[in-house]
Amino acid sequence: MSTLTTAVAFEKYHGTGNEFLIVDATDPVPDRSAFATTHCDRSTGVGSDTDGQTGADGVLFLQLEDRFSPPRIIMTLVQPDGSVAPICGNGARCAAVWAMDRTDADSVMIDTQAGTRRATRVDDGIAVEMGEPTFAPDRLPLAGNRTEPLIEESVEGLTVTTVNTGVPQAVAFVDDIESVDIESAAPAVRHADVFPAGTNVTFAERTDSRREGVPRFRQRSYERGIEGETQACATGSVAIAAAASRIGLIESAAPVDISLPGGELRISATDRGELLLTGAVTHEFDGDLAAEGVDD
Ligand SMILES: N[C@H](CCC[C@H](N)C(=O)O)C(=O)O
Repeated sequence: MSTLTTAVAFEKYHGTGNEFLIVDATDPVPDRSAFATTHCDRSTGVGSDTDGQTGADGVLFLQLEDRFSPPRIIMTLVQPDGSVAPICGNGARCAAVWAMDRTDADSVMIDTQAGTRRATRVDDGIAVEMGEPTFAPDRLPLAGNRTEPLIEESVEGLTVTTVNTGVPQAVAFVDDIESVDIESAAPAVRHADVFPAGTNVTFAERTDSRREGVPRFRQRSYERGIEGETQACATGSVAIAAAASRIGLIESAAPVDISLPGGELRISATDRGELLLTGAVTHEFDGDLAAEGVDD
């Protein structure tokens, strides 16, 4: 039986190794979950001869509203398991470059399910205002009628501090991040009963500073919706800074430098005290995909 397929244009980007297919939200994709699951698959998804990678960490459906100044983007991130993530720090930087290339603007507003974020072009990439991290149990969310934040508590044998940086993050500070067996340690925490919406799990090791007076952490993250380790998770980087400051490891959540498998991120503070996340964006390649999320 032959299947009629509609081609949809995509552009592949990554932010510190966190890879996304960007699709214009006005293009007709009937089932976004099926589309993301098919094309993000790491063995059978979209491939390229240039970057050697198959698949992606999610699809960013972006709707550009360029009648506003600064231009706005409505961003929906559909993950490889078909779920929608409220926000993504690395994805927001990629979305910003996609919109800036179409509008000549150096600043855009990104409307996400976790709120609106401003992104600005800076010397070393894109800086995104990441909102106010919260430890509040109802915002994380945490199960039951819990009134106390979950700070340095054991969950499934791992001591974590939980914070919502637009998405839930459970942060574990460890002495040696290389020796963490993330595929064994993270899934039980990611699915623990105390997190009714699940959580991302981020590991952090304090390490030598590269800039005087700026604390630095190495990071590895296991992401909900991908159900595996990614090269970078920027909401996890913000979570490390917020959690480290909350438990007194560092004086303040900014400035902080973060080294990830996929590159470097910097956290600074805006004049208004909001955390600002800065990092690079790479446009990898473009192509067409079956809108129906089927390969044949
Ligand atoms: N990679 C993203 C976070 C995605 C979060 C998502 N995995 C979820 O909460 O379900 C980042 O750079 O911030």
